[in-house]
Amino acid sequence: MQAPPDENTEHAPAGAPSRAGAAVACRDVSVRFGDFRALDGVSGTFPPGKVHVIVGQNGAGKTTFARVLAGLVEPSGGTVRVGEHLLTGGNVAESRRQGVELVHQHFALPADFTVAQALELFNDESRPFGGFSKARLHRRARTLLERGGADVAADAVIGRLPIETMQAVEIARALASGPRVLILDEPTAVLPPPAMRGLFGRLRELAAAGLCVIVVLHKLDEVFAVADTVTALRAGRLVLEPTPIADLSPAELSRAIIGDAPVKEVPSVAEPAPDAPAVLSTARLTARSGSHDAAATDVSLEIRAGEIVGVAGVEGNGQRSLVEALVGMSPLRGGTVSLGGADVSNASVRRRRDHGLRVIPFERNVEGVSLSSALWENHAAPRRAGDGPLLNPRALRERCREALDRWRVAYRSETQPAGNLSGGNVQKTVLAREITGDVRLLIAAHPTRGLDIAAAGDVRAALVDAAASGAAVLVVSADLEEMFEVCHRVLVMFAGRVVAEFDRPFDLDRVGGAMVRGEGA
Ligand SMILES: Nc1ncnc2c1ncn2[C@@H]1O[C@H](COP(=O)(O)OP(=O)(O)OP(=O)(O)O)[C@@H](O)[C@H]1O
Repeated sequence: MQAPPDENTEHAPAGAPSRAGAAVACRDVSVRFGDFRALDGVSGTFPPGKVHVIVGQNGAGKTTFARVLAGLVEPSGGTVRVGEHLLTGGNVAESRRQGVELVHQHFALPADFTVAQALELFNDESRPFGGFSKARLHRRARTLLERGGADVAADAVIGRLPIETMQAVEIARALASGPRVLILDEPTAVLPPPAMRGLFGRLRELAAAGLCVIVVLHKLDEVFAVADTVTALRAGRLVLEPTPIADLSPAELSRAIIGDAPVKEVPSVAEPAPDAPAVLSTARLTARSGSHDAAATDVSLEIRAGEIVGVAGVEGNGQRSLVEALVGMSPLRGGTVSLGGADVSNASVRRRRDHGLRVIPFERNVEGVSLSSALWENHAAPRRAGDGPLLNPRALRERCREALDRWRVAYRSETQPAGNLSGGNVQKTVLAREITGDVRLLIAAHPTRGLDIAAAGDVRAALVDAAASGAAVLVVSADLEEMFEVCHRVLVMFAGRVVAEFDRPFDLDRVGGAMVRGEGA
């Protein structure tokens, strides 16, 4: 399938694949995990030259479906054809040979490799004796990056790249072998809006060049922006076969995704009481910089009980560094933090939690949960004020079940490991644990990322409810419209500093301008 290795021969041209795209045809595909059916008799044909979007609630089976096509999950029944070829199933090498490439929800390139090294990891060409020279690796990487539309140097380190560039490198990696079918699992979950428009443009170009592009998405406006056809799954079953987007209204699509599940109205945001006390205040807080984030510098802010304050900014401008300093995950380099009037500048995370701090972290799979631990253990992990010295496991399990049910988490038993849940449901378990009655300060980083429309509505309503019950809330989000819906004020961070502050009614252009220019004109 590959050209013979030669100094002047590279892989199939990625932007214009040498192989024609192929249709993917599934018949009655089922997947079981134990006695649970993650997919149940799914059929559909996805012709080449189009962008096919797969939608469905958290846990509907979208990722499982993508993984079946990529050979990462073996179906328990049914067939998948790529072009004329019938896949044997559960064989990654075979799927790749047939030209199926998957860009995962969580990026797979090693963070401490350079771009050229990372791309080389997935190079199927046989190496000349003695391997490749660095110059040749870089030359090959540059070709792949150019063809994949990724604007980045071959010697840049993966872990230091902005998220959209990391994704562009992942796509360049997937395109390197000249695939016929390109699958992207929730590619927009991590992207700021301008990068999303670039991604959609790229996907449309690839479809126009003949590829069969299959994309998992959640947000309706994104679906309408990029799809040729839409397919909906619900609880593992096909509820909308591949249907031209032109034949669907937003209401029909929303019904296909969530069925009769109620979408909570976000309550209107009430003004905090005039004499509401400050819950969080910082004075000239200066933090450490993260691996790809500016250090929060000289940040002085105050959030009162009942107030929701948003932190906007292009990713990497200090938001993460600020949150880590507020939570106590990284020590301050200067300034102070106080919580409910108590100075917690040097306090541990645990002590800050005792003051009523709750956190929805940036990386839910790393900082939010232990994927190998049972759901009830994750739920019980942070002890609460009022928990006695001896905790009764049965009571803890019940507390966990109640919280998960309230958040409509799709789980089978509170004893299952968190790692068995779908991505959106992992996020919901963190929300179920952190957004509780005893919260005084809630710090929520991208709280609706990866959530379906019903769950995202639940979260927005819960943020507003938490404030209405007297909590102070800090929201970091790339989704300005979401922030405008729930926040009283929005701060903009640029190069680590708060450079602008806006009140309701918000003006998208002014906030967006401050994010890009670093000044609040
Ligand atoms: N390895 C596994 N073991 C057991 N159950 C699993 C496993 N992988 C997935 N599941 C279950 O299969 C169901 C479908 O999961 P999947 O990840 O495909 O959902 P999804 O539609 O992609 O959801 P999300 O929008 O939250 O990413 C979920 O209920 C999940 O808990």
